Amino acid sequence: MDFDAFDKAGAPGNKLLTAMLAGGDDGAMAFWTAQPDKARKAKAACDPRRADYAVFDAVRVTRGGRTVLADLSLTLSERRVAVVGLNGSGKSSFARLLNGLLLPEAGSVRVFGAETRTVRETLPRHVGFVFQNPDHQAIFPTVEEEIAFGLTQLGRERKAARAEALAFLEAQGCAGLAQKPFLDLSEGQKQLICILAVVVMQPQLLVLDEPFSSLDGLSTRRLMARLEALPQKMVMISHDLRLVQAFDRVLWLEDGRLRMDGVPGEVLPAYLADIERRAALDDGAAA
Ligand SMILES: Nc1ncnc2c1ncn2[C@@H]1O[C@H](COP(=O)(O)OP(=O)(O)OP(=O)(O)O)[C@@H](O)[C@H]1O
Repeated sequence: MDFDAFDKAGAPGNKLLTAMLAGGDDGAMAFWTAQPDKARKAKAACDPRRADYAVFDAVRVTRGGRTVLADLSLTLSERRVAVVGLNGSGKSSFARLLNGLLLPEAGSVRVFGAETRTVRETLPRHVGFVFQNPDHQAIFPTVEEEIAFGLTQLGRERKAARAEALAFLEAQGCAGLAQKPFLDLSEGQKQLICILAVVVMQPQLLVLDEPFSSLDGLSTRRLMARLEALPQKMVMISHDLRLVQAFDRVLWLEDGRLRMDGVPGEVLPAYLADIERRAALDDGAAA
């Protein structure tokens, strides 16, 4: 792929960035195309050394005219934070607030000390976002180009970026995938490459929206082990509660509100008990 095509007045990038700023799901890929020249010049106001990397203050988010997050106030400083909740409870919306893909309608979200609405262009350098669906994230034909693109966003020259991408893939044991078309990868390989494409940029915070949604149990365990070995702080949405048992903190969202917030040993059994209670009510209604 010709990287120039992406730099010419941000041709496809502008369209995607506009979609991202509109807050729609169509803007998912725009994370990767946030106008590199501008991003390089912009003065970053984030302080990635801050221990409290995210501060939500009375946040309300509206999507499609409906309030999907309400009265959310919390501070994140733990290395591994899990977000759980039923479908539609607001988990993805919460994750998107962390890298400025969504902005609150009321209240504020500060990430590494900066309000996200003021650092939207530079935030992706500090917050790597892995989408639930790899096809929403990857935009380049080959694996090597996908990895290299993130490095050009950090200011590397293209040739250097491609060489670095190859070396990185080799170090990750993925040299054999480098020249493969992204679309020819298995779902597990796609998920892995999407995670690596974010990790190569060395963001201080990784936000993962159900990164294992289409993986078998073994691939999930292997990818999780890779993630666990990373030094980055991590916020991960997961429906697989076994994966987050060893996390430092669990946020349980329900109908856009924080139902419970604590250590896995307290929150996960309560969440599971609630699921059982609801299922029993369903069974009772069906009988
Ligand atoms: N682009 C959008 N436009 C309008 N409403 C949206 C949009 N995206 C999400 N919503 C609504 O926001 C609410 C929360 O959605 P969100 O994706 O944050 O939930 P979730 O907990 O991540 O769900 P899931 O577990 O199914 O992925 C849902 O009611 C959903 O219908």
